[in-house]
Amino acid sequence: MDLGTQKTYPALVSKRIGSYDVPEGVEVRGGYDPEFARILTRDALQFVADLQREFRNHIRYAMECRREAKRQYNEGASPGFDPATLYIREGDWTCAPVPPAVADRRVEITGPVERKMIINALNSGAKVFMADFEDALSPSWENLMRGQVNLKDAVEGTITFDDKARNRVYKLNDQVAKLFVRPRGWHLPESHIFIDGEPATGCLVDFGFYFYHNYATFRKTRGAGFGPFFYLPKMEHSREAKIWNSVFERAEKRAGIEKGSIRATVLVETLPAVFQMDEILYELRDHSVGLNCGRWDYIFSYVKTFQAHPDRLLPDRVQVSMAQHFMKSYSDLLIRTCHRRGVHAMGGMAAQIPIRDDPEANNAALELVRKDKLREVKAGHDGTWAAHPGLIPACNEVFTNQMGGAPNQIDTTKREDAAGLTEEDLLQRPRGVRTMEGLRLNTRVGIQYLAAWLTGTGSVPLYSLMEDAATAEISRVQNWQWLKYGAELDGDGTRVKVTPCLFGRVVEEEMGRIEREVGKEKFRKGRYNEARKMFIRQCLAPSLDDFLTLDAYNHIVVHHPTNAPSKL
Ligand SMILES: CC(=O)SCCNC(=O)CCNC(=O)[C@H](O)C(C)(C)COP(=O)(O)OP(=O)(O)OC[C@H]1O[C@@H](n2cnc3c(N)ncnc32)[C@H](O)[C@@H]1OP(=O)(O)O
Ligand SMILES: O=CC(=O)O
Ligand SMILES: [Mg+2]
Repeated sequence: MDLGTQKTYPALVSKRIGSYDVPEGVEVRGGYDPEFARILTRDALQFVADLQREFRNHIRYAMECRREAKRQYNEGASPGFDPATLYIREGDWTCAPVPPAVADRRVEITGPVERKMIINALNSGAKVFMADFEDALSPSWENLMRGQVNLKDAVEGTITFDDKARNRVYKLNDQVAKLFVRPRGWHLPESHIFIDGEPATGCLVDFGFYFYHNYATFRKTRGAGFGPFFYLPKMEHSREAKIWNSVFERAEKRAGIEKGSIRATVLVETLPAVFQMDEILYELRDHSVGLNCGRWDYIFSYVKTFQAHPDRLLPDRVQVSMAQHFMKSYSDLLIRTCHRRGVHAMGGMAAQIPIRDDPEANNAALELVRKDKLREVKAGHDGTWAAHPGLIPACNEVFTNQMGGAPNQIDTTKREDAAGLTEEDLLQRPRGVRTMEGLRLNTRVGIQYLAAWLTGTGSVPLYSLMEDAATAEISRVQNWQWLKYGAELDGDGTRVKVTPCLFGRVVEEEMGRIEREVGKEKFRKGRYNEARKMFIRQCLAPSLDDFLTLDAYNHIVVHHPTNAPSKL
């Protein structure tokens, strides 16, 4: 995306009720709120602006390299191990020792930076809570700034939430999970903050404000001298990890804290990154606490990377499980790589969530989660993700049964057998069939997710599964791929080809089903039609959009003192 050409809605003048005190070259175009002014202080804005100025050319170059790699994949190349960095892969080095505060990460809960959910997650009994500015959050100005306020209150221990309707006040327990924060990916702009006439980089805004306001309290009260802790998403190459490492060093220096205080786990969730795991850890070796299998974005990335390879069409989304050889190989190599370098190999997210009104279906869902977690712990993962507090006891039990009293398996499960995994293993074509129901489900889920995202909700329960930006991406790119290459729906006996005409019919029928399911009133008030148009455009685009959320972001940017057509 051209950072200088962010679209906004036409201006409607509204009354200005206050303004932020900004340093030279910084413009805050997001609405004023006295609560947000606690975050958007002059000094904090200066800190973010300094990061932006120091790293913007590095980021621009990294994004150019992504475009160049895409060009090569589109001309028939495949990602693979880089011969130039063989010395790193074969070298005998380790990452800095794991801080004691995060040695045991057997269950990590994730969720958006919403006030009530933050309290629930920190109180949930999980070892870690990953507070998400990324896949689980729609990055409206309101959500982002409110999220920063919520995290500041959480780190200070003062966070409360008054649920008046239920007459319940939420507050923190004495024992809470360790907090990790996931900023957005490198590709997303923050169009409510301009620095030297350009939108800021989204992840530097998320990282910068959180670090600036919380590092001192966090280290004193939560990190036992370490921290803050982060998760880093969607990287494609170690040069991007190198930028993060420099950002961390810069922040540590500015704060006057020891190098290596900040720690981060990198999500390996793009296909190119699986060939860069050693290199990523190497760049971050003073700041690393491991890697995580971000399996949903990884599947999305498989389609994206091979968008010009019609011989690599995916089967139905539900069939691309961890049992596929390329997925199993990815998890095995990640464990081997992390344990060889002395850090955690975290498992990923099972998409099942509790099903409240159907005990039988609920048991079946829980069983699937258990099975998935058992696979992870037996393979050697040191911990896993849970999408919902109701899943924590099962995940905990599975990991504890296998690991006993040990906090992790870093030294006990080396997985040397995975050393021989090849490019072929990691790229092996997924097996399975495509069905009309697959096309319908992608469409139904994709449109409903987008409609929720446009109204400010970034993770939603749909058909008893957790859906977020990563899982929704799979629906979008799978439809795009099937349409682009006229895939045959061969799994249900229909043997029809996916064409724009068939897709148009499916969209209309699924819109009817959505309206029946959510009810006329919610449907009328929601942004379903806008989501439908957006989804159709993206699925039929001649060349694949890089990210669902880049296009959709243009629809949620609201500049002050202008108002968007619909308020978030
Ligand atoms: C691919 C990836 O990147 S995965 C990581 C990103 N995705 C996520 O983090 C998804 C996290 N999960 C969620 O957002 C939610 O669980 C959803 C949207 C899937 C379902 O949420 P809901 O429909 O609200 O669930 P439900 O009604 O069962 O919630 C029951 C209670 O659990 C709480 N809860 C549910 N999920 C979470 C969570 N992840 N963290 C904290 N609390 C939670 C709810 O706030 C609610 O609390 P209350 O009883 O005090 O009101
Ligand atoms: O971020 C996690 C994923 O699976 O994607
Ligand atoms: Mg992801």
